[in-house]
Amino acid sequence: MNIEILSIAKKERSIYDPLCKELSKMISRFAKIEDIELFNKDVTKAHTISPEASREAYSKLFAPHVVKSFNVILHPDGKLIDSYEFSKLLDGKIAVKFFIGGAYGFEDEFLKKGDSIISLGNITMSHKIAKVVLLEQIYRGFSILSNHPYHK
Ligand SMILES: C[S@@+](CC[C@H](N)C(=O)[O-])C[C@H]1O[C@@H](n2cnc3c(N)ncnc32)[C@H](O)[C@@H]1O
Repeated sequence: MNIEILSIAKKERSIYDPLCKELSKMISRFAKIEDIELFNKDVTKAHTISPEASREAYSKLFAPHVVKSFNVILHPDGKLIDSYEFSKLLDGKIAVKFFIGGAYGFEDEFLKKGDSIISLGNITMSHKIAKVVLLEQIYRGFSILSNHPYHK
């Protein structure tokens, strides 16, 4: 199974990198996982214009990646699910992509492209924290599906 995590983020070092690396290593027992960070000059410019322009720039960056896979969008206003429901998102899939938005979230039009729109809780996290939580849930999800004791 292939998992891709796509986020609007500058490719720069972060204090969360070791945590992401460790969780990705744990997940690699179950699936091939790729962390893809997207950012360009259009996003930088759009951030100086408006939230709407920013969301449009994010959609353009994400567009080539919304293909042949089960697409899960992480959104604070999405469906609140527990870890068991989360594990079902992974069950039996060949390819799953998780989309983490930029500072201004997602365009409504982009949200319509998701096969599932999920919330990780009634709080708003930075995209980097959301990625760490997502990675832990992916590992927990695989542990649930394979009855591994980690999830207990
Ligand atoms: C700083 S947040 C964007 C906040 C923006 N005001 C919004 O409403 O989407 C950046 C990204 O982190 C992810 N995120 C943050 N908190 C989340 C939550 N509670 N559930 C799911 N995703 C979350 C989402 O992908 C979001 O687009």
